[in-house]
Amino acid sequence: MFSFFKKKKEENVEQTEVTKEIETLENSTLNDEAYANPVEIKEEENQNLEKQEILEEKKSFLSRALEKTFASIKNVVPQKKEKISFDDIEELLIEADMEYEIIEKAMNGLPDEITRKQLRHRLVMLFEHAPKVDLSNLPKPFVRLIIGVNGAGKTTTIAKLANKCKKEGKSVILGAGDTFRAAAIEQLSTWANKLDVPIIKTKQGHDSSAVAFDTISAAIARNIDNVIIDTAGRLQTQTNLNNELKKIVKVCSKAMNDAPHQKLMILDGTQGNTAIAQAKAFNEMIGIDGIIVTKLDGTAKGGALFSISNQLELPIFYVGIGEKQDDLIEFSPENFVDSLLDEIYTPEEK
Ligand SMILES: Nc1nc2c(ncn2[C@@H]2O[C@H](COP(=O)(O)OP(=O)(O)OP(=O)(O)O)[C@@H](O)[C@H]2O)c(=O)[nH]1
Repeated sequence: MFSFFKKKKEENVEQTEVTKEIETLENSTLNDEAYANPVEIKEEENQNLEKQEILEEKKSFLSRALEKTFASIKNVVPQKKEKISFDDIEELLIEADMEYEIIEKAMNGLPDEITRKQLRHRLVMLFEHAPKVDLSNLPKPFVRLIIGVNGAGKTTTIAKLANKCKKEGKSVILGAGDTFRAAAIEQLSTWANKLDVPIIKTKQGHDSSAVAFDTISAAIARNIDNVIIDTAGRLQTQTNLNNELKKIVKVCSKAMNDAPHQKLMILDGTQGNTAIAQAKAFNEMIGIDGIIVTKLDGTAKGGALFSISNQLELPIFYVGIGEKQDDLIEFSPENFVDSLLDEIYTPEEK
């Protein structure tokens, strides 16, 4: 009996010591955290959470914009699966308007039943020929020249880019370089008004390279961060207009060394693969630095983005997903491929 009490007492002592040890440990962890500055840790956690939320938001925007493309691929694979047959993948990529040549390239050597991981790797690889663009340390002003065929969405995209600059706290000035049509000058002026950004313009029929020169000069004089210059819509076959384009590029470099820093081609996403021929011709003519694909929301041809980037070996910087100023999202091959795969594959086990 006595020894029983003794044992109980010993156990209690042991327990108390363990408890003490835990308490000390807990305190020391707390202290460590205190040294590591809990406020900073919390901030870091919040930032990570914010980044994750932004990523999810971008993905959901993209998914909404790709609804028509998804509808057509779901005709082929109505149910989400863990593995999908080679033939079904091939068919759904054709449905999404990916060029057959690119499909063959992407699928070469894949097994009869394809996992999400296998397909993801191949699809992301299709974007890898495009050069990576470093957007840190941009020159001031950073000059972008916007080109494309009639109605591709140049003016609307300029407004979206200007809006994005403003949201990032950067100043921007627009150049109404489409002097071919009075309506184009008006349309860009209306956007400039709405967004409350300055614009340099001239009368219809006047020299558009002069507008480009004046816009860059104004930006330098006013210490403005960004210049975005509109140009008239043109076909790759219109020699006169294309000579004018070459002149605009040359005159930009007279206003500022190395300008334009980016010659951006606006491609109408609803045209799918036909847009590639246009971009190729313009690329040979003046050298294109990147692509913006518009009207992704209005097409089932989202798969053309694979061919556009792969064939042109150019980066897609943004995609337009509507007519409003906020309807522009940065393009990420990974997000794009994941959005597509989310529609047809069951979630991967972690
Ligand atoms: N749904 C949708 N419509 C768009 C998008 N981008 C542009 N548009 C619409 O496409 C039409 C043509 O756009 P604009 O910006 O005028 O095209 P543009 O290339 O400047 O045309 P031109 O001045 O004639 O050469 C307009 O009705 C725009 O609202 C987009 O991402 N999604």
